[in-house]
Amino acid sequence: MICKRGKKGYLYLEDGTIIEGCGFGADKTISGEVVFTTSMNGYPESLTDPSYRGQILVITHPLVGNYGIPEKIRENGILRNFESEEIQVSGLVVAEETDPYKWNSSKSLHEWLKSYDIPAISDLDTRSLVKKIRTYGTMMGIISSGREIDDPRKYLEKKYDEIDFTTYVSPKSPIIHPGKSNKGIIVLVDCGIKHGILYQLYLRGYTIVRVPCNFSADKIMDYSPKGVVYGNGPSNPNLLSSLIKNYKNLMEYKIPIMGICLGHQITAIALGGKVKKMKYGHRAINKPVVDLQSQKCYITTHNHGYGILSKEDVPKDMKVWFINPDDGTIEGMIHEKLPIITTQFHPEANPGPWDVTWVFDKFDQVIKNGKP
Ligand SMILES: NC(=O)CC[C@H](N)C(=O)O
Repeated sequence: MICKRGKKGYLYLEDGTIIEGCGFGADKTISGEVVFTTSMNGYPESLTDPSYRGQILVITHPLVGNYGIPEKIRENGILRNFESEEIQVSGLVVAEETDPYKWNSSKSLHEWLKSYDIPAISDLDTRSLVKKIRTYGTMMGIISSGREIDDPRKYLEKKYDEIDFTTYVSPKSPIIHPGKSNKGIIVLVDCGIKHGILYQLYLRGYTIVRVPCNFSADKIMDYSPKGVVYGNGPSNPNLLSSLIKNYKNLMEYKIPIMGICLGHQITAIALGGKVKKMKYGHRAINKPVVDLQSQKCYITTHNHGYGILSKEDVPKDMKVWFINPDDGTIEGMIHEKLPIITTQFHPEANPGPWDVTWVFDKFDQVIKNGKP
């Protein structure tokens, strides 16, 4: 095989499979949970989504890199074309890595990965790899770009499910994004949030205070917020016991809460529901969800490996709001009495489509009315 960057690359799976391809990005060997996304575009946003911490991402779309990587664009300190400041995936796997042809590309995917020390491999059969993951479930793996290794097991770290990755992506102290109007404060519990969430809250006029993942309920309430948003983030939600404890304490204040992705899962656990590991998760920008109130189907962005998998696992005080019609996963909930709403999918919808950003307007209403 002739490799464009003059180096080979390897993916070793937990079950002993060795896949050879070409290396690009950084020369490095690292372990991670191997997951796949069926998104056909939006790789700058996906690769910077902090919920991908600790994971090796396989993109099923065959050509990746065509439109390169743009310069960062910001509004009020909020990134508009990336989901966080840096690349978050541990490694990247694509069928074909291409050079960019686009007016606003400032660098190639290869150069960008290299600048963040992230290894990647290309020129392998991603279809058979994804079939394997779909058949046997998500596995741990090791990606090695530019180097062959004798004993891959040496590099295998703890299982993804056993590590709290939020400590790597949550801010150490509060960060404030002043609002456009004096509509009040929303506290955003930041366990690795996507900037798209910040932007949707900013568009609705709120001042946003991003607080560390382990911030206590009392400290959150010191800001006298109008509402609290629990955002997305990496890790097995069942590990995050202090976050769950703080959530329970916050509920005592009966403050409006919106849970997104990890926030939806934390809401479920705090209220006595069950969140379990999925076989291979939902990662895409074209997943359907049905709103059970209107019976409308929306196309949405997802990135989750855990979920509320059946109605029996929904907490008794919550009613189901959205479901995924493909596999029945619970995709959103509304509290029967308290002002709490959640979605498992991403209503900020980055990289898109924006069909469900109205969920933020719904939260605005919940704040105004003080009830769900
Ligand atoms: N995007 C997220 O918030 C992901 C939540 C959780 N880490 C999961 O994989 O299910």
